[in-house]
Amino acid sequence: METGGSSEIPTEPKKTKSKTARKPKENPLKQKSPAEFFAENKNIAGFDNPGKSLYTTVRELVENSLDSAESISELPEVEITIEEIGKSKFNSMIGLVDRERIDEELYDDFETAKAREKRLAKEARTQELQAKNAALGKKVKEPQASKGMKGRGEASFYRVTCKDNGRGMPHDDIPNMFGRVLSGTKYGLKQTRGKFGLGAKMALIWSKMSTGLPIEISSSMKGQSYISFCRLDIDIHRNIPHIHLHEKRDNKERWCGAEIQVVIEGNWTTYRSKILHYMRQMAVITPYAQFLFKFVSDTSDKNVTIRFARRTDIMPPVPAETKYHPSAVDLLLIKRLISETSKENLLQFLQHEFVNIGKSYAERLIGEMGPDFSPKMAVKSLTSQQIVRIHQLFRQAKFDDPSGDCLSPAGEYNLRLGIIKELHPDMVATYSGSAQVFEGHPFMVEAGVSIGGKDVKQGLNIFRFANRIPLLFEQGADVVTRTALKRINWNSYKINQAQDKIGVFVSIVSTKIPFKGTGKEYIGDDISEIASAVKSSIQQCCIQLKSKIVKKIQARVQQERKRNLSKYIPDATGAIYDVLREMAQLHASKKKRYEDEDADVLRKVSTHSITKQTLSEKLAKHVEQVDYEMALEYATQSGVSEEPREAIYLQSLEDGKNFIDFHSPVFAFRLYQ
Ligand SMILES: Nc1ncnc2c1ncn2[C@@H]1O[C@H](COP(=O)(O)OP(=O)(O)OP(=O)(O)O)[C@@H](O)[C@H]1O
Repeated sequence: METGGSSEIPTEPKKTKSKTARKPKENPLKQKSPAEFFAENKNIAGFDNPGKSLYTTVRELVENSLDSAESISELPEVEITIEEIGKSKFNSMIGLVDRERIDEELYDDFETAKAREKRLAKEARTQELQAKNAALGKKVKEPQASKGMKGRGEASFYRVTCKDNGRGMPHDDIPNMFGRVLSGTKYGLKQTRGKFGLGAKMALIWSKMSTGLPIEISSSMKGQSYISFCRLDIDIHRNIPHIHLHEKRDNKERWCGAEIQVVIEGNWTTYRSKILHYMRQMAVITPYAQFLFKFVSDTSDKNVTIRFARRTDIMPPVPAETKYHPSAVDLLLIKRLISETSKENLLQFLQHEFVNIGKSYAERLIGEMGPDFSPKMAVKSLTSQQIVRIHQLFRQAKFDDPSGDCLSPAGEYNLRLGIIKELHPDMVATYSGSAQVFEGHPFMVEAGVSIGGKDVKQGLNIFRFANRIPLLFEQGADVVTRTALKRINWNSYKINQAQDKIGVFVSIVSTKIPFKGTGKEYIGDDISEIASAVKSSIQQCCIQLKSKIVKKIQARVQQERKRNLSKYIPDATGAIYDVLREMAQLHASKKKRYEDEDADVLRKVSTHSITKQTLSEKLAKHVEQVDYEMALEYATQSGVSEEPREAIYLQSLEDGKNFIDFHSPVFAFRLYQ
């Protein structure tokens, strides 16, 4: 704002002929490497701040370990350790001499003695309140690190180590796997947790940005007599690995797997609960894995050790690599497939490089392409126009949907196991949908809905999983949350959305999960195929629950009726007995005559063989009998016939196996010979 100016409406700005008038500056053309791009935009990969970066580093390493063990059908064993590194230790690690502060006022967190006193008093009050709440069993909010303190505070450093029993990595590939952004082995069409070839490199980029320290990788593959050891960082500008040490070491114990270690800045205090939540939910959706989680600190009272034991040794089938569906390809992809194919002619190419194109269908498609196409023509000789024609036909022609055979859903059994373990509900229903398709990629949705349970809040408690990864952030925008909140009429299933404790578990698997962003935090609500599959899976669970809830309500009504009837027995018998006694007196005094059965009853009243007590007993027995008959009638009418029957599958006894698995959607038995 100008000072001393008038309040008049400003006129056109004067064109000053100043010497300092700026000429629009031409921006020179620059290029950026992918590593530079992600270093500058690390939030899109889940590295928003130190706390979140610690969380994302843990999950990227854990997910790589699980992918790796599962790829060789090994029951995963993953050890994850976060070791807190104090400032002095960190400085000595990097060879920096600790320096005392001299000019205190220079520092951002400087506070006067008075301000410090005030802050400490406030902190003490908060702590006292928290202790009180904890004693009363109320939920205690996690204390926020240095909240009351002015300034950015000291950085905290952590060594994150993740060890697994997976496939390991080929010695020569390790530098590129960890030191070149957008390189990985999971780019094909296969259901894997990893996809982008980014996660481990982001952990390294963050370590380079925050501590300057390299990443260390030890790995050995099955049967290898050596352990590959590699210490490297990344040349951000060139996006290439910068190797410090890469050598083969003795593998006396014939260890097989990988161990990754990285030192980063983080914030355990603020992300502790998220990290533990993530581990717990990962254990829920991966009950066949064993996790050992450790947090190690200098102050041992902060230490945490949690072992998530394996609860089943039945693994979902290993996801299979599949081929593209014709409706899922674009021009670029067709060109790439043509350049990479080993097939010579167009017919073989169509038949073998895509799913759902058989030989005769390929011939029909070629016939439809026009006169300049023939089955025998060399596929590599196709012109750009001809490729466009193929693409156009792919978009218009009818193809069967891809099958879900290549997918590996968690399975209703695992989902149910997880829900029961996590929530201890009163009721649970699970449902596994059949494979569906979105943009040519098969996907499957499984859901579980539970009612009641331990430590479950009232209302909706949503748990989301994608390709068996727990999703903990961006809940509000996710397709599962939106569907559960807005598109399910809970009332119509006799579920009270506000008051019941409802657990909603949804697991989506696909060869391509349409995550929003590379951080894999949520699936948008804009893909109608996925949104409607999520809705119908939740509804299917609700339908199962409704019949259970209705039965419960009916049982309660019946119990209440019995209770009500029983309540009136003393009054009713009292009244009847009084009337009978009066009648008996009239009969005895001959004031009124009663005949036959009536006279017989009145005589029994007079001789006390019918008393108030006997009447009451008879009536109670009758109520009991009526209630039993009604319950029986109800069970024969609805109970048995409504209970869903579930198929059990028997697996063949393959060579080398001495057990047979019985699989049902809700349980599995393993019988040993
Ligand atoms: N623990 C491990 N065991 C075996 N191979 C591993 C391990 N960790 C990483 N790799 C290899 O390194 C590659 C790169 O891993 P990175 O985490 O960068 O990407 P990604 O897992 O492929 O994809 P995303 O970025 O989606 O996680 C992986 O594709 C895998 O081949």
